[in-house]
Amino acid sequence: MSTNLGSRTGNPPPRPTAHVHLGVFFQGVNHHTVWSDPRSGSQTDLLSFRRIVETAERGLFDAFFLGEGLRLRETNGRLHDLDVVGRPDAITQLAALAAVTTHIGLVATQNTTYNDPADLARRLASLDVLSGGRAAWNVVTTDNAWTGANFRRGGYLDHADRYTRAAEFLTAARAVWDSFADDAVAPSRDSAAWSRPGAVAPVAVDGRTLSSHVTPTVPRSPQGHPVIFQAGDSPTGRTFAAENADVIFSAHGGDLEDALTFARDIRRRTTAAGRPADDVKIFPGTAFVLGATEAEAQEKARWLAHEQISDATALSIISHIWGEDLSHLDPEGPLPEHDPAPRELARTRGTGAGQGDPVQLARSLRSRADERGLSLREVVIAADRRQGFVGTPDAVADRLVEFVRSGAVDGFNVSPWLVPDGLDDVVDLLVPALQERGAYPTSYRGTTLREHLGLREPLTRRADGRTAVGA
Ligand SMILES: Cc1cc2nc3c(=O)[nH]c(=O)nc-3n(C[C@H](O)[C@H](O)[C@H](O)COP(=O)(O)O)c2cc1C
Repeated sequence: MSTNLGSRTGNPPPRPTAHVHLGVFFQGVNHHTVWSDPRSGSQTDLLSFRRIVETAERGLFDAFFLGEGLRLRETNGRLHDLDVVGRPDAITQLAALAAVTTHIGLVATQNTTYNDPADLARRLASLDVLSGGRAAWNVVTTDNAWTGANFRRGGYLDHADRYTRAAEFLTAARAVWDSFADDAVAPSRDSAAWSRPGAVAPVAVDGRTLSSHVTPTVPRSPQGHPVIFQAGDSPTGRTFAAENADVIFSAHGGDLEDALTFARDIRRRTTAAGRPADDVKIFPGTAFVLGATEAEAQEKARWLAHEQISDATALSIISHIWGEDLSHLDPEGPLPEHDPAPRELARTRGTGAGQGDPVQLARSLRSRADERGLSLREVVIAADRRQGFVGTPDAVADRLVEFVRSGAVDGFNVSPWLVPDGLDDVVDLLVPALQERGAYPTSYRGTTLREHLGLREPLTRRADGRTAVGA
């Protein structure tokens, strides 16, 4: 199997040395983070996250990244048993973590469908200034009316309009961030001086989906703008990332061929948008399960998968796919014999454990269960496993370096499924293994997130003539 991206595409050849970038990622509402362990503490206790962000910073991670889930998941009116209730707002939580860290980047997922650009641009700029230039915004459009029902304006748009609004929203936010005069950068964290307003230009953005006239209030941070991440995998979503993002957060990090295909596609779209091919950094989500031996790592992965899928969660997932209340079934028994009603399953509605055609999904689960003699719960566990790289620190380090050297990814967003110690072995064992391979730094190279990621200046502030997003 060739993994040489360059020779196939005419892009630069694989990198002889590589820096494997790492970030921590916590999903929004989900059942994969194991909170049921008594050691996990509470999801509303800052200490649970403080411990993990401090571990990540000790391990020289680039970023601590929070997903967004604005509604608890339910199937037939029943909330999911393993979802945590009361997960705090990301920007608020990251502002608190900014006070106990000095280098690590702080990434907040925020959607463009239900927010307002003047308000969100101000809150993100505030996090950026208060953290000394460490903030990033993961731009999402959020793909379901079910979340939209939370919002007064009932603001669920169709797919194309969500991306039109996202582009107009980002244009407005960037205009707000750019509107302070160049000398009106916020004073540094250690500086005792206050800064005078200087020149501020009011911003007017009149688009198809929004009209915004704003006089900004927060000056620029040392990194210019918050870094822009993007998550959305459709062709429109990928083009939006190629035109606008510094980093794309993808779901293409499990299989090297798939990751390479994705990388080629993003590089092609980025070049078509008039940007250098490597201007968008690619960070898939993943997880690591490490053990002293391969067998120990596999055993730990099996244990973890069982912790992530309780009997009730397995039945919620099956009820979601079949579109009917199947909570009376025996989790140790077989799957239902009948097919679900044909319809379309959305990614983030309900369980998130299946999208697309439920009939196909049900049939593939049934044939997997029949082939391997699996019960209902066991087949859900097998289909839902999200363990990423499983093995010894040396074996996993070799794989990560292969992904980065081949040009498939720039780094990984790692979900530590166990709180608060799920990152300890990554930092104590995997990071040194990467350092031994010359693929990981031994200190932070700067103080801002833009510097950690090796990014150029914000798109709208470049001297190469780009003044408008998407131009
Ligand atoms: C890797 C990844 C992570 C995502 N994380 C979130 C999230 O935390 N919150 C959210 O509301 N949507 C999230 N989304 C969904 C996107 O907002 C988007 O609505 C969805 O992917 C549909 O757009 P698409 O058709 O372009 O993929 C994520 C999508 C991807 C691919």
